[in-house]
Amino acid sequence: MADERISFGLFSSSSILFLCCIISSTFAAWPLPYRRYDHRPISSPFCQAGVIPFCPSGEPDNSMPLFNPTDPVEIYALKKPVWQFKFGDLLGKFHIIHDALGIKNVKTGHNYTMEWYELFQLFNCTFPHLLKNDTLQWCNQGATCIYDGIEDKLWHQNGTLAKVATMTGDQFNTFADWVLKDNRTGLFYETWTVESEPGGQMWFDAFDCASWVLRAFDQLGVIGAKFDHSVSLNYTRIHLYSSQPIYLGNETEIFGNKSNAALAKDMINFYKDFQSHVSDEKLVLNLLDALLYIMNRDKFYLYYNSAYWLLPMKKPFASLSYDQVPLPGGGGGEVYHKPHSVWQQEDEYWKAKFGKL
Ligand SMILES: CCCCCCCCCCCCCC(=O)OC[C@@H](O)COP(=O)(O)OC[C@@H](O)CO
Repeated sequence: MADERISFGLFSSSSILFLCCIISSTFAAWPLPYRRYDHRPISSPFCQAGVIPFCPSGEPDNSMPLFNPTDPVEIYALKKPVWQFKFGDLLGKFHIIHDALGIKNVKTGHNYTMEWYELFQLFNCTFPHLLKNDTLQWCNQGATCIYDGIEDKLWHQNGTLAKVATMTGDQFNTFADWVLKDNRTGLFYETWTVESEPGGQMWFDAFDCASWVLRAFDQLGVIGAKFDHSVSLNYTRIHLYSSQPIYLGNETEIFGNKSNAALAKDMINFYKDFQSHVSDEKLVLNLLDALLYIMNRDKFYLYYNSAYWLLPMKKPFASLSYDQVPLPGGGGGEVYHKPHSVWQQEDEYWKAKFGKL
């Protein structure tokens, strides 16, 4: 009797856990909210920048310039093909575009470039490294970089340098506060936008250079920047299409639990086809090769919010888009876009200070 009680106990607890996984992924609020953290972890020494170091001429960590409150300030949208420094306009032809902001203090003449991107390059944020002990190592942090000057030629030659807004120095200083808070909490790059079908239910939203600019524009709108709505801007997304994602667990739950050995093995097999240890020249081909490879897969293991999800892939499997997103406060009257990621404890602050969200 006792054995039956124990076996029943084991059966019931594992089935309850399995049911919880199914229920939680069935009734999750989609798109799954991007997880924010209260501090940035030190990256593994295994992770190396590779092609270019992150933010080589940037302001000191977690610091922002501050302006005189009455200084007039101009905001510019900056766009250029990803990896233009190595491949020129090649990726621009696929509309694979990097986004950034230019800040001009009209009174002092101080200019700054601000951008959010990977600490260790795009491929390292899209796929993990497969280590010798058959575990996976992610090098997927992203961060904000702000540095002196705006290299007009760099952005003009194959991309965009367009004035989009004006604001005061006081408003810029409030924006600077947001930039630092956003940088301390939004830590991990997410390449993929995952949806049920083109234009369908979004399961996971990307968190990349483009989404940072869109979040920044939202906050500049909240703070009171005046946008020029005659400027039309498009943004790159790479999409995966799947049925509802299935939650698999975090690193420890999958790779540290013998009962998940088959799943861990299958994930290793999946990721070993997406290893980027190739020369930089081959990297673009590797990326595009990987994209083509994905087109014929019926499943995809996604890493989101530091946990793994199974995507039951479906046609058209993947696509690239370059769609227009209006600037805040435009499009016929004061229709306001709630900021993409105003986190809870900030709501009251913003409401008190700006009376809206
Ligand atoms: C199979 C997977 C990939 C398929 C093809 C790639 C699709 C990429 C879609 C996302 C767009 C990426 C936009 C972005 O986040 O860019 C950030 C960074 O990769 C840009 O790097 P960069 O070297 O071109 O520019 C950084 C430079 O401005 C730093 O000062």
